[in-house]
Amino acid sequence: MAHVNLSSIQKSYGSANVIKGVDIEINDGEFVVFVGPSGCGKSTLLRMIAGLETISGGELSIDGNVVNNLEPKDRGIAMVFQSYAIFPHMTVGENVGFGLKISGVDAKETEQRVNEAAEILKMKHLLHRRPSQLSGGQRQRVAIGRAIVRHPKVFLFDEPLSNLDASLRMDMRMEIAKLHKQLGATMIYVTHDQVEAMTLADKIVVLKDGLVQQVGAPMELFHNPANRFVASFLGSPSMNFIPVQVADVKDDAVLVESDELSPVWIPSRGKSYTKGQNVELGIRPQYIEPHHERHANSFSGHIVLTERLGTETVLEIKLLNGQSVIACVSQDEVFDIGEEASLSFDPECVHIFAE
Ligand SMILES: Nc1ncnc2c1ncn2[C@@H]1O[C@H](COP(=O)(O)OP(=O)(O)OP(=O)(O)O)[C@@H](O)[C@H]1O
Repeated sequence: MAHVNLSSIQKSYGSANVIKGVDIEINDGEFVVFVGPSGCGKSTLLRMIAGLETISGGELSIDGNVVNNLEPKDRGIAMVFQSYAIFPHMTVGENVGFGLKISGVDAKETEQRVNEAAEILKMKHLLHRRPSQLSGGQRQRVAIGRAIVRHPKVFLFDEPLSNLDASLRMDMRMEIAKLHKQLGATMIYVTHDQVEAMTLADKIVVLKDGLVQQVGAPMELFHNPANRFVASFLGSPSMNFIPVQVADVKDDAVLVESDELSPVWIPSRGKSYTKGQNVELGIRPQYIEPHHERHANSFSGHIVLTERLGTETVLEIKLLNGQSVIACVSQDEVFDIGEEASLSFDPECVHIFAE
């Protein structure tokens, strides 16, 4: 296990500044997920921790030792790549033990560690197969096995599940979560998939344009997003953003209204607003309640799409101003396409974002 600290970390390629001063503290045994849209710099950050990219500024330390200039092999880390990077001409066992062999670990110890990893990953029966005889999920296990045998202080995963189909992704996600529990190791995981981030992480780091937007436990970020970007990135379907105007303010609440919404007080959660200010209400689809009859403090619209997913139904409702709003309702609630609906919400579950 290891403690990893990133302090004012920067990365430039020529004049392009792609990591712009990042501070992250990763505790012993923590599962930390870097998440963000394509190009936000999450892989670059991970590769700097691995030692595969130089660090342009700031300090990276593992267990209190600055490792900025240490070779990858001397950092006590092991990385699992999206591409698996396994050798087709070697058996699974040889692939898993390859890193140990080239580091000079003797054959007996290598065999013991390969068996130990195979046990953990439940792939003892695969050790003599060639990679071409394996499924995608099994290949990913080989890549993880290769990391396990090195007994690293820190595991680094770079989008390890991107090449797998949806159901296999879910299985492997659970496997990785179990592996973390079993090994208790520090793990840093990069993904652009917010579901992976929400389900795997002890701590999520949301990145955008080379800057940290927010760091916190998954549910903390879900319920208290620091800004509109974090709010829109986490949660599925995404949060709805509905433009309104501030009609009045008091100490702990703000009165908002629009052409489609009669005035309603919303908690201001320590932020200050001014009368007449244009803001957006952020309401998650799960907190929007559609009604067949007209309802107080609600938006009106008509249903344009219904998607039955089994236990819940996703509705798309077009408001009178033409904006689309998504609501998730229970399977028992039936709305027809074209039907008028009144959308109410609990003011306690609403976020306000200044434009
Ligand atoms: N070798 C390089 N030279 C110049 N620019 C680079 C280089 N590698 C990455 N970049 C740029 O750095 C930024 C961050 O890239 P990075 O691969 O870290 O993003 P990412 O968040 O991992 O994206 P993705 O999810 O698409 O992999 C991007 O704008 C990318 O174009």
